Amino acid sequence: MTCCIFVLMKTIPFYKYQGTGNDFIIIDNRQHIFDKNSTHKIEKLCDRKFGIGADGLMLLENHDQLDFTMVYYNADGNESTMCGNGGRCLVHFAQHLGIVQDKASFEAIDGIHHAHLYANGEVSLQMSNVSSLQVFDGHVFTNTGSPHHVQLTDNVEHTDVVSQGRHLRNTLYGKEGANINFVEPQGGNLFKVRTYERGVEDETLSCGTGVTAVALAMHHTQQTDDHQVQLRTPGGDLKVKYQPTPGGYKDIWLTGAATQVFKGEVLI
Ligand SMILES: N[C@@H](CCC[C@H](N)C(=O)O)C(=O)O
Repeated sequence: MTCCIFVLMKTIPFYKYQGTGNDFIIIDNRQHIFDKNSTHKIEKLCDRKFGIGADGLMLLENHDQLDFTMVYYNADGNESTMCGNGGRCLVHFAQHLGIVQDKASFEAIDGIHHAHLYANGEVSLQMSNVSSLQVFDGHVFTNTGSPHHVQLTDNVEHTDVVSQGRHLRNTLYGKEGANINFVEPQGGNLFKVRTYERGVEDETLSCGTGVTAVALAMHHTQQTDDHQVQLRTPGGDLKVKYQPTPGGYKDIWLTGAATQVFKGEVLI
């Protein structure tokens, strides 16, 4: 007896975005065109050889009261915690779809976010309040929507971000992991940052929740007195401003460029 197995394939539209070199596949999922339960499919779409290639994939979905809902997956295919650069790109995409104009409000996994869009292509995203920063010998740990380890280094360009980041992510943070940021103060309120991202399991060119964690950690440990700092990543510059509270920070805004790179259709 012969038996046939039919695998139904279809094409869906997608957009490719980047925010300071942190790159994402974005899908308009308001009509539920995307099967959210296929970790393997998402991993394959993000694969730089077998798919489109990206650090993560995001879905824009409907929301009852706000402009939209953000759903974020890391390149390994797993849904993860907040992505700051992704959030900025998704706001830009919402403007492209005509859902928002110069401001937006949306819900992500860590709560409600507000954003402003500027004519120069930059997006400012309000990040979740931070209620605690833990200072250890040689590093700070905090959660800016995603968990971050912040470590000072004398020479960030010569730091082996992948092997040191991978080692710290696995030995200090176990299965759940954390993102590992290496920072070198440049004087004034400028800091150079490189990040090893969990879920990508590699260095990315920039990480929005990461530079936010770095800015707060640098202020918390008196590396700067300013309430606004500039973060220089391999993918470009970001700004973070914030207001200190007892033990934490509020009114935290992440600002930088968000760019649509191309759009296409993919077989899934
Ligand atoms: N690149 C992101 C962070 C994405 C989530 C992270 N990989 C995690 O799983 O914690 C950003 O811009 O914040």
